[in-house]
Parts: sequence; C-alpha cells; structure tokens
Amino acid sequence: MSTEELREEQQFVSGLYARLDALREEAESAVRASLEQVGNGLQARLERDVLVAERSGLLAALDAGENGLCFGRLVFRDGRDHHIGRIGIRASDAERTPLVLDWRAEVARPFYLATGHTPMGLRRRRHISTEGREVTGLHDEILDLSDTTRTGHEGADADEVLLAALNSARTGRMQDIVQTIQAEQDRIIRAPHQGVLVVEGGPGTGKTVVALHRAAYLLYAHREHLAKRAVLIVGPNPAFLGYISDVLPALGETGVLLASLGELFPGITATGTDTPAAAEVKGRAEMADVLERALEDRQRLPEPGAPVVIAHDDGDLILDWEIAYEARAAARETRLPHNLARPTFAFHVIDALTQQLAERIGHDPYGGPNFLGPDDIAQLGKGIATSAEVHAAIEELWPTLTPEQFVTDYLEEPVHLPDADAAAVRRAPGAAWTPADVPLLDESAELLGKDDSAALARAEAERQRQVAYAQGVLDVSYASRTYEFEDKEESDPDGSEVLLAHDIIDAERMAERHEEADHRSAAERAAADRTWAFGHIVVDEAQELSAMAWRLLMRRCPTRSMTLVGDPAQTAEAGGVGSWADILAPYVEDRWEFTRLGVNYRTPAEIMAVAAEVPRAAGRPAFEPPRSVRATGVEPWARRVPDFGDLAAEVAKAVADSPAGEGRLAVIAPRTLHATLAPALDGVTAGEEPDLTRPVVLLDPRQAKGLEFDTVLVIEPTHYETSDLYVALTRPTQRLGVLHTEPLPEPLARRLTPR
Ligand SMILES: Nc1ncnc2c1ncn2[C@@H]1O[C@H](COP(=O)(O)OP(=O)(O)OP(=O)(O)O)[C@@H](O)[C@H]1O
Repeated sequence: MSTEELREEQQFVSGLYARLDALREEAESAVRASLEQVGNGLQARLERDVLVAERSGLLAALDAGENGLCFGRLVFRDGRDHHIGRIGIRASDAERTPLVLDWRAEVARPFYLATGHTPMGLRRRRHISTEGREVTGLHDEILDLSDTTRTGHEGADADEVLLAALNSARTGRMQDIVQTIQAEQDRIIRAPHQGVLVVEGGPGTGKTVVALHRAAYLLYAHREHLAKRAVLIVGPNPAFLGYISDVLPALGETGVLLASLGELFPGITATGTDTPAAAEVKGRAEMADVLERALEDRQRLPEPGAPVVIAHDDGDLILDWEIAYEARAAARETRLPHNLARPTFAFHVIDALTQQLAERIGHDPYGGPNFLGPDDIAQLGKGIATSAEVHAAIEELWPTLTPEQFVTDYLEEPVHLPDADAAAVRRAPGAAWTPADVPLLDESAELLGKDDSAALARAEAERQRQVAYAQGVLDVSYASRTYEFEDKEESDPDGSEVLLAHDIIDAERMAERHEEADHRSAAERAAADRTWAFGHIVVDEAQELSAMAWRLLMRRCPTRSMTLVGDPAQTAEAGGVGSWADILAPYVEDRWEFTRLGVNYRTPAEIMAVAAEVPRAAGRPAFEPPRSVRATGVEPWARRVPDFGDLAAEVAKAVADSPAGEGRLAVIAPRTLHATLAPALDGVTAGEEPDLTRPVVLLDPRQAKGLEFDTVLVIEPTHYETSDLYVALTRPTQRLGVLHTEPLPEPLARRLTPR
C-alpha cells in the first residue's frame, strides 16, 4: 500500500514537471519571439521590452519551481484535496484547473498551522520529500483522529521533516524554508503589511529567514502595489547580503532590492570603517541639528563695515552686511532647502545692487527724481545679473553645495560638537566614505535640496526637440496626403502649410508616446534613486542601526510599512539604538506591533548552554536564551595553546581534524589575528567579502553576524566584546571548538570540554 502511495505521488509530481516544462518552453519562446520582433520605432521597441521583462519575470518564477516544486498535500474532511508547492501551476484545460497551489495562498495555511487540537478542517497533511524530480519520501500526519484510514506513511514524529532540514549540511547560502515553516513563523510571515512589525528573537530563531519569506508573501499578496514600489531588504553587510541572496529568487521573487546601509546613497560606495567612537557620534539623532546649523554657517554675511566690493563696468558695487542680511532673511523665509532657496538670495542681492547702481548713475544732483526710467534700470539689472563677479560674490556667501562636498567639508572641520566628539569624527582629506557617513549624506541631501533646474531645463529642451521631431513627421505626412483627404479650411489663408492647433497638440502627444520610457525594474530604479519610496522595507539586525540611519530609512518608507527584525542581546554597534520604543517613537509613536520568536532552529542545546554564559557573565545573570529545537549529543570543546607562536598551527590542525564532507567550517578570530592565521589554513577564504560557499572561511566576529556554519572554531574569545562573542558562539549548526592562549573566563571554561 505504501509503495502504491509513493508511485501515485511520483506520477502526479512527474505530471507537474511536464507541465512546468511546457510553461517554461512557452515563456522562453515568447521571450525569443519578442526579442526577434523587429518593429520600427520607439513604440514597438517599448512594447517588446515590456513583454520581455514580463516574460523573463515569469521565467524566473518558473525556474524557481524546479526545486521542490511540490512539497505538500492537504486532504480536507470535506473532500477537497490540494497539493502545495513553491509556485502555483494550472493545467492547460479551459478552466485552467489549479494543479498545485502556491504556498502563500490562503488555502495553503493549514499546511503550516493545523494541529491535532485545531485541525482547520484537515483530515491528513502530507509532506512530500523530493530529490530533483524524484519523490523520495512521504510523511503523513493524521489530524482527524476519528479517521482510521492509514497510508503507511504516517510518521511517528511530526518534526521528522523539520529535523532533517535542520541537520542537513550547510552550503554557504541561506536556503528557503517553505516546506517546514513553523506555526509561530507563519503568523509573522502573513501578518498584515500596514504599519511597523517588530520581530524579536534570540540567535537562530529564524528572524532572517522569516523576514525573507514575509517579503515573498507580501509580494504575492499585494503584488499590484509592491511590485511597482519594490521591497527593500536592509542587511548588516555585503557578505550577509550575499549569504541571503538566493532565498527570494528561489521563491520566484525578483522585485526586491538587497542593500546594506552603506549602499543606500546612490553614487557612493562606503568602503571605509569608523572607530566605534566615530560611528557612535555620527549616528546620534542630534547630528541632524548639527548638520543644519553647520549649513546655516555656510549662508554667510560680510563682516559689518567690510563689504564685498565687486568691480563692475558702471562702477564698483558694494555688497554690504545689510544687503546680504536682507537677502538671507528672504531666502530663509522661503523655508526651502539651501540650494533651492539660493535663487531667492541671488535675486535679492541682484535687486539691491541694481538699485544701488541706479541711484548712483541716475542721481539728480539738484534733488530731482532719478534720471533713469524703468527700462534703463532693467538694463542695468540685466548687466548685474549676468556679471561673473556678482555671481562669484553670491557663491561665496550662499554656495551651491552637493551633499558630498558639504559632508566632506564638515568632517574635515566638525563644528557644533564637543571637542572630544569632533576629534572622533574628524577625518583626513580624501578618506573613504564609511557606512555611518551615508545617513549624514542623506540628511544633507534633504537639507540642501536637489537643484534640478538644470535637469528640468534639459528635460524641457529634450521635450521640445521631440515635439519638433514629431512635428516634422506630421509635416511629412501632411504633405504626402492625397488631395481628397485635404481639408481646404485647414489651409493657411496665404497658402503656406502651417500646422494648426490640433496638429500641434497631436505633435506633443506623439512626442510623449515616443519618449524613451524607463524600462528598468522597480528595484533597479529604486537603487539609483535616493528619493525612492519603497512599498515595504525589511530591516535585518535592526538593533544595530543608529538614530541617523533610522531617519534615512523612514524617509525611504513614507507609508511606514516595515518589518524590523533583531535581537538587542546581539547589539554590537556603538551607535545601535537599544530599545524598539526609542527607535520608533519619533516616527510612529507607539503604533507598532511587537512579536517574538522563541525557538532556536540553528544552534544545538549543548552549544547554547555555553553561549548563554556570555550575557550572564556580562551583568545579566538571569539571561535565558531561546530554547534549542534539537540536541546533537556532541559537546563543545576548548583547547588551550600555551604558546602564541603555536596558535596558527593548532588552528590548522583543528580545521584538519574536523569532520570533512559537504559542510562548511568557519574560523572566527579577531581581525588582528587574520594575517597570522590565514597562511596556515589551506584554501581558506577571507577578507572583506569572503566566498562563503568555500569549505573553510576566516571571519572576524562582526562579519559572522547573521551567518551559520556546520562547524565553528572561535579563536581567542577573551579579545571579543560581549555581544560579538555571543554572536560567534551561536553560529554553529553542529560543532563548536574554542582555541585560546589566554585563560578563559570561569563560566565558559566550566561549560567547555577540555581537549
Ligand atoms: N521553519 C524552519 N524550517 C527549517 N529551517 C529553519 C526554520 N526556521 C529557521 N530555520 C533555520 O534556522 C537557521 C537560523 O535562521 P535565521 O538565520 O533566520 O535565524 P536568526 O534569528 O536570523 O539568527 P541570528 O539572529 O543568530 O542571525 C537557518 O538555517 C534557518 O534556515
């Protein structure tokens, strides 16, 4: 009976793959056909590009279906019977009957939520395990206990499939968990998308993976809105983003932008690093005011009694304190950003200087009215407005600034800060941008405003050019009209052929239709646009972001549709804002949802017992880590290396002694030891963005954030900050070893088996 069940499922799954192949073939040939389409003109090209983009998206989704296309089946008591898969697929019949349902569909929910206690109408739930296209196993759970039919695949342990997933060797890339999402995770994944949802949980509780599935779910449930606005996922560093980058494509989703904070100011690559003190100062909320005041300092006045004297053909112009003061007051009164208020400043200065000159030139020595008429004055004004010297003087007092220039100047000479803080952030000319500079740049861009008048003028000129071109096209068609179609009344009385009003409107419309549309995906456009408003933002390791970083992110999400995941116990950044309430109050007051994940799916119980000692020793004696879902029976160990000179060789030996196989091993060591350790480790990958798919990786504790490995060797733990050590110790999925030259703190030593 049981082989019969297996055979039937195999038949079904094979049929599904055949349908997937057919759909893929259809989509591929449609893309090919669209690419070959050699229509003339922009319209045809536009249509072709849109088609290709749409079908490529479809192809990506179909490709995503290849692995684990169908992984579940729900048999309801009322007779409904559905297969559940990574993507939904319909048959080719007229009704387009669903063959397999997308895991995100509402009917699929009992797959994740139903229990014997709350069966949600289910009779039986089946997990279908596959390797490639072959069905390798069935695991049935009977949820209707009155049902006596048995399939022969009933599992004694409902967690069998989950445990198999958790025990599997790591690949260096995060995998999706659609087959084994747990009920507490499902509730978070499908929570309503309006407002801010905070997900807190200890190490390994699935915060990251849940946040990614939530992004996939939201894109499915609100595709109309979110695909247009794109979803932003913010992670702690590029290596981490590389680690998670496969999950959404594996779920068929491409409308997502993954970025670390340092990548959120288009045109800037933040390759530098700050000292903790500098990052802390740069991240403070007060920096917004500090920058504002520093910018006000750039809106200068000449010293009273020491005016700017501008040589001019009609005599010297005196730009004194009063003129500049009035002009500055008028410009500030506009409440526009600095660069946008500048024309007001310039206008007032030019106006005042024109008056000055007019009074001097047209002055009647006998006390009569000024000799100059309005035209003469306008002429004078024109001369002043086009004088390079006048513009240089205006630029001196109210310079046009780019965010890059302004922040560079500021960091070279930090003002409005206590001396020690100024010293911490001061940087040498030409130093690289750091991630903590990015929120400063963004804040400055807001204060400065974008002077897009040049871009607008260019766009208008381009539009005019297109109109002229379209008009030319119309002229040609007008001239080539056959006589019968010509409407005499539309001809110009003098016989010349001019376009009439409606023709010109048509010309404009035609130009609009021909304008090069932006064919990039929403995610691509968002990446290049600082002012893009995302449909939803997911922030991982949210506890690390500074107040200034939050200001940046909130600007990118005016709807405040956000999922924030993090663990305050893992906060490493000096600028990190410890409490969710503190982070969120300025933006949403107390209108945010809080939820917690409490089960550790990564780290075995034996290792968690060691890791928990770290926060306990650091002043939180009652600290309780999340409960580990499994124990491995393998005790974590420690080895003291008495002589520092032997450390590299001992680490190499420990790497060589670790069980080889499919899995990945990480050596986590303070950055200062990397130069010593790397040469001893054969084929190791290290550096800023190590290749995590290689068998052995050398990382510093900060780089290890969010990652996981089958085996982890932690080197010299006494050199770590508390939270860094807690993070490092919670990275393994199977085995932990510690190598040290200095004695271990007692609680840690007690928990580790000496080797
Ligand atoms: N339902 C599940 N099924 C299978 N694996 C799961 C499930 N939930 C979590 N995991 C696995 O547990 C591991 C930890 O998940 P994840 O990295 O998302 O945790 P985290 O809370 O972000 O951890 P940390 O804060 O330590 O970085 C991952 O390998 C993830 O795939």
